[in-house]
Amino acid sequence: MTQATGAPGTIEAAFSGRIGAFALDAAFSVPARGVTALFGPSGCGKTTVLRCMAGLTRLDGRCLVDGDVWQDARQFRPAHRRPVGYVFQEASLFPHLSVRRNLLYGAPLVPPPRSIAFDEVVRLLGLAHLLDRGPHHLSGGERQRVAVGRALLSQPRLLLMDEPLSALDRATKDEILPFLERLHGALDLPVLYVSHDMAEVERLADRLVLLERGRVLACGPLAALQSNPDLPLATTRDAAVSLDGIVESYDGADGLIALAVRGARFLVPAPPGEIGARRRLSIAAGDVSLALEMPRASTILNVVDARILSVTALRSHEMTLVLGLGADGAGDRLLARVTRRSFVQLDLRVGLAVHAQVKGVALAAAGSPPAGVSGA
Ligand SMILES: Nc1ncnc2c1ncn2[C@@H]1O[C@H](COP(=O)(O)OP(=O)(O)OP(=O)(O)O)[C@@H](O)[C@H]1O
Repeated sequence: MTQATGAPGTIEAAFSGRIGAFALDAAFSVPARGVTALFGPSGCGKTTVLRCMAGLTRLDGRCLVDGDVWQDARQFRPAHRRPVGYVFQEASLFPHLSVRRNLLYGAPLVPPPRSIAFDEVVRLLGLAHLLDRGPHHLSGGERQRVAVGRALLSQPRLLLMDEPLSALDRATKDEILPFLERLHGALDLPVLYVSHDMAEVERLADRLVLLERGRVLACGPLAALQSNPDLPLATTRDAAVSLDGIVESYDGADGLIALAVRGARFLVPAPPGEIGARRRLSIAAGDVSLALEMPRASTILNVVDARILSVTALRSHEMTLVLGLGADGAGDRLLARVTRRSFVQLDLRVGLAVHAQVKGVALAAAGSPPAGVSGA
């Protein structure tokens, strides 16, 4: 178990105990900034951990947020005294109050220093044109945006989001995700985000706490866990790795941006990107094939140098390879899925320099919210 020290700048949590037949024994320590996703299969304990953090469920353990003790062996701060914003699966807005009054419900009368301003929340979540409406006249996505806004205006020091998009259909999720991405960029507020949807996690999260059957399997930066062959993420059928890159150039004629990651440069179909802006790529293991010689003529745009760092047999006919980008293999990690036959025929092995042909490269994050609803 991680030893809690209560260091400023970190969130340290360790909870153990039983709820009915379920046993939780989960400990993790993450920076008190950015978005940390609690990820794992249904029933692994994600919501229980979040409820323990909020003080809504009481199990033995510790909870220290940015140097502040919320729970340890001697004390347990009750839920109403913990500065958390909690966003649930279903937005539970007050039906008789307007959006404006829902947003302000729970906001402190005297905002603390460095508080999140009403106008800022309205702008970030695109709520300006909805302020005088009642919740019955909102779409599911709009209701959830109001719920997020209300949580932010309670001036939390930690935002807890429990599958906030899971009750929404795909199109509505896609509509709301850019707003959440924008919040992440604009606000200096740590977020613990529960999800079992990796596509959502790839768009929003900086790091992962990976849970399985009430225990923490691993905790760390998203890409590091995705590319760790000892963890289940790397061996699922749709295994993929997220890479954070910097926009180097934009080719308007072909609609491609050049994105530099550690050890490689990828051309990605994307709208114009500001030079120097950060963008996240997602590359599926199944979209990466290997060649020992540089292909001379191919429709594949992205062929990058890499080295094989590890090899894991997956099923009887398939292998998962972890690649290090760059001629020396010291750059970012990538996963490649190859057949056992090709693996043997090419005599692939750890340490070998290869050319990784990447068939599908997509931006994990779309960037800006839909036009016309910015609320500006
Ligand atoms: N009040 C309760 N009484 C008994 N068992 C409970 C209670 N609350 C949760 N559990 C059990 O604890 C386990 C963990 O539940 P939890 O909701 O934390 O999982 P989860 O990972 O968030 O799942 P999901 O992704 O499906 O929401 C489950 O097996 C659940 O049935």
